[in-house]
Amino acid sequence: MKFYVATDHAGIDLKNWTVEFLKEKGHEVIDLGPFSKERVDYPDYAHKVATSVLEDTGSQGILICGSGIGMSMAANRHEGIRAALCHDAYTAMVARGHNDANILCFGERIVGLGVAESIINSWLESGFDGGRHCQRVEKIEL
Ligand SMILES: O=C(CO)[C@H](O)[C@H](O)[C@H](O)COP(=O)(O)O
Repeated sequence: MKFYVATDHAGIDLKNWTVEFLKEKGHEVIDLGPFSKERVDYPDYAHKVATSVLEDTGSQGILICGSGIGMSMAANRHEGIRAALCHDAYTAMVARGHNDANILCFGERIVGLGVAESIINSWLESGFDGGRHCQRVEKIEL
């Protein structure tokens, strides 16, 4: 899987860990920054990842900020993006299985490394279930 990953200043440590974790698992990772803890605005990075995912068919995104909320709000303004704020393995599983989510969001101020690992593993192990969920996902777009 190919992942575009970004954060704001509040998620730098978890973003760097996530990039290495995904690479160790054999995934292709494009780190869209930032690369220091200088204060930045999360929508700038959410839009970068959302645009990249939309332009690169089949890729997925991971967005991290303090809470994950601002990133998910900004990314979801893009038609075709289904960004899911997941703070446990179950929500990551249903985000992929039921909602065909293409961007995973979480917050460094909320989850520790152990929970982040279980969220990412659950996301990687889950695929869209299709069936009854297809028409519901189609109805998300206005
Ligand atoms: O968007 C957010 C909250 O919905 C993120 O958690 C940001 O990282 C957070 O707002 C940044 O806050 P800071 O006080 O400027 O570090």
